[in-house]
Amino acid sequence: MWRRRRALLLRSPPSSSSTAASSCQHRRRHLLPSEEPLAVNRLARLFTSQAGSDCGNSQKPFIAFVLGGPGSGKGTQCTKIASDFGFAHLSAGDLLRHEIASGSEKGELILDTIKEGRIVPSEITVELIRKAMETSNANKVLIDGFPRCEENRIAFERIVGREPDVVVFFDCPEDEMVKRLLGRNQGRVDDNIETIKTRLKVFESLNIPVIDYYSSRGKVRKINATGTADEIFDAVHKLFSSLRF
Ligand SMILES: Nc1ncnc2c1ncn2[C@@H]1O[C@H](COP(=O)(O)OP(=O)(O)OP(=O)(O)O)[C@@H](O)[C@H]1O
Ligand SMILES: Nc1ccn([C@@H]2O[C@H](COP(=O)(O)O)[C@@H](O)[C@H]2O)c(=O)n1
Ligand SMILES: [Mg+2]
Repeated sequence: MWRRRRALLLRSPPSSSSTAASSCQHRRRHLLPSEEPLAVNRLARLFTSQAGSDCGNSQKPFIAFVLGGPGSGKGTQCTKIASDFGFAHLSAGDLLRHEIASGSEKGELILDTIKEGRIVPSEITVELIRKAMETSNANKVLIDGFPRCEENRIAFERIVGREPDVVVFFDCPEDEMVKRLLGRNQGRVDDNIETIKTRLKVFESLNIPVIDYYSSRGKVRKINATGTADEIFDAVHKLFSSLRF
């Protein structure tokens, strides 16, 4: 399934004008050319001021990135992993939604981006994750829905100063993901068919390359995300029982 998606990608790479391809370059689409160096400098400052931070935990936490398409069941499975294996569950999407709800000045940009199904600038998301890791001070952390693109990945590795220990990939067919999202009924602004189409394109064009990257580094554990949540968790349970953390 994963290989088929990659083959499709190779056959028709997204054009530079495609909506999905420009998502990780959100600032580039919205900034005036004269503002661009400012954004780059801001990111560079963030990298240099916090590079190598251990997020407040003197023992390095075990980090699992949890990836998969929209509606593949990341959140559902993370809740079960957290409960059975004592992991802290940090969902990048939830942290961003919480930032919107807090009324912060970045909220409007985040809301617009989520409504469009695109990717929020990495400096915002990584900073929220870094703070949440610091606050939780956990020694085992699930980071759900992150990194969504290469920019996310690079920002995390530079700011937090390390790679994840493992990357869990929930592999689910698109029609099943669409069915689940349309049935989720939690009032999410991005659970409508137009935004879902963009989220699927963004997943294929920006997130699959991140999974490929970690796969080439031997970090990816792929889980078949079809079947009931309990059936899927059987496989997840086996995987986590085999990990050393
Ligand atoms: N195995 C499953 N079978 C059927 N429905 C499921 C299954 N796993 C989760 N769901 C339901 O599908 C919806 C999406 O699941 P969930 O929120 O866990 O996905 P997600 O990958 O976190 O999605 P998103 O990327 O949008 O946050 C929810 O309503 C959830 O209850
Ligand atoms: N690393 C991330 C994670 C999420 N987003 C934005 O939030 C939306 C919802 O995320 P879920 O994981 O809850 O589905 C997502 O579509 C993005 O707009 C992000 O930008 N970066
Ligand atoms: Mg989720």
